Amino acid sequence: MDSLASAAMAYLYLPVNYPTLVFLLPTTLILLYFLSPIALRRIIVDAHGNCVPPGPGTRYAFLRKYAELALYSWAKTYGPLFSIWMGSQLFVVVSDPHIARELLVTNGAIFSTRKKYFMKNQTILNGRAITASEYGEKWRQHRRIATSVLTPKAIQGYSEVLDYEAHVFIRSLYEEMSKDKQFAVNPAHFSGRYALNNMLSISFGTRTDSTSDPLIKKALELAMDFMDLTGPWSNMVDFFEPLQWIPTTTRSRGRKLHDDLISVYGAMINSVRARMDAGEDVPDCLVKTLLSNQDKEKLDWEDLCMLAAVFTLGGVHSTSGIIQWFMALIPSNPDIQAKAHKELDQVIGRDRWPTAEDESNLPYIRAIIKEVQRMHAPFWMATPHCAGENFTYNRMYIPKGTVVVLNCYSLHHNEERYPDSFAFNPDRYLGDYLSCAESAKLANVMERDHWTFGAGRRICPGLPIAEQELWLAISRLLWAFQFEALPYEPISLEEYEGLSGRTPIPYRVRLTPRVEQLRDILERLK
Ligand code: HEM
Repeated sequence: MDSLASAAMAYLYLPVNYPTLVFLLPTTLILLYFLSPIALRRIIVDAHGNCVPPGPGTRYAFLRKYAELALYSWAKTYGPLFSIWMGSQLFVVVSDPHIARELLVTNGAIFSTRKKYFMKNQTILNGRAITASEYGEKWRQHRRIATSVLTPKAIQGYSEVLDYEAHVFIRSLYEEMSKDKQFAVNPAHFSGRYALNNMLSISFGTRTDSTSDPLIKKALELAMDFMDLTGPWSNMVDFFEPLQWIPTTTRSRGRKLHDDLISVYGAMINSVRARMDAGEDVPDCLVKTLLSNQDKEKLDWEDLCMLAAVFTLGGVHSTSGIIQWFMALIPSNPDIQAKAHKELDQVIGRDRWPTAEDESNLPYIRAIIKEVQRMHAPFWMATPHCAGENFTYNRMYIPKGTVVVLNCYSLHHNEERYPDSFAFNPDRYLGDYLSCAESAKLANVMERDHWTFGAGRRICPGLPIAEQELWLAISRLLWAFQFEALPYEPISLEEYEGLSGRTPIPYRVRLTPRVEQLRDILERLK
């Protein structure tokens, strides 16, 4: 021991080690000086001494799969408004309905812009497509044009198309399951085609005739790639600027996706233009509106392509995802299924299936759809907003440029609003007669149904059409079939695919026709 102590003393006091120490100490300090800004959280304080909201002490490079679980746990540790550093970018995460309303709705003029994400907003969308536009004139103009094709009157105009596509959807599932001895299907392709055909009608006044159409495959691939590359914190390149200057596979994927969107959707726009030039009666749709107003609105080619692309693929993946989550959930909830069938038999009977007009008379089916959206929102972090100005909330400072994330996972598991929140329980929505759009406007935010479509001035403009699509698909699926899981093929409700828009891991489900008249109804379709 003595010899150890004297060796240590000798080490410390030996003159030969002094230069080493003189070198090591400043080097360590310099390293710490340069590393701490990329490794440790930075505390920013406003002129009145208010700090940024609390949060983890270290910085992150990215958060990939299941990021919502990290947010859920941080919200429990740091509170309903916490902050997190991702490289050089500060994020503020909102996990409480009152704060969400206060920031995104009441102070919507401040919290409605978007961060210029390198991948999504600069490389892939080039600041366009509504979703990537900064809050301002261009965003207002594009959103106005887009919502002009989504007014209640315009949606009424699509009602026949939506009804028809829901019919094709059920029929294609029926035909597919008839090919399999077990009556088993993987619904992904069918729900994808249903949502895509609806969006193709609304965007281009067209549809695909066959499930094997290469356009379906291409459009679904582009949608998947888009969702994978544009998560709010999936790419390190978004938060470490030097990575943006060097060639990386992520950057190449982003550039390729940009080019693919222009070429695939550009070709479809040109085909609508050719039909219009030839004097054909092109149905009212987004692209017809865009082309008719291109000069007046001063829209360039990329504006047209990106608007049409994101409108279409944004509406496909999300709507199809919710239908897939519904079909994944229902087999493990036989009581809920039986209750839904009872309501359908009592209200609709078996000689016809539900239509858009039946919605208000089928409260339990409506409740199921709302509960699926709560349990399985496709975007757990919505699309992040960004602070356009400095703001202080409840003595917590949110500097201009902070990205504001709506933590839908925590909001949807708020025990005060949704008791036993991890249980699939449609009953919680019985007595809620409002549409999602109406619910989002409620003064009492604790009565709002869910946050699946975002909040404030950027709330999803496609909400009314998505609701209509979900209603027709899910009410008819329930009316037509009995759902069962296959033995030895468990369906995972925890795992999922996609870094932004989530869809279930591929699964198969057994469908058995529940109603004798189904075949006759399906055959009535031309
Ligand atoms: C179930 C289906 C859908 C879900 C869950 C969904 C969800 C969302 C969410 C969470 C946002 C971000 C809102 C925010 O920033 O606060 C959004 C924005 C958007 N959605 Fe949807 N959406 C769906 C369907 C659609 C459809 C069918 C369309 C087109 C008809 C569409 C077009 C858009 C556009 C253009 C934006 C950008 C809005 C903006 O930045 O101002 N979505 N959507």
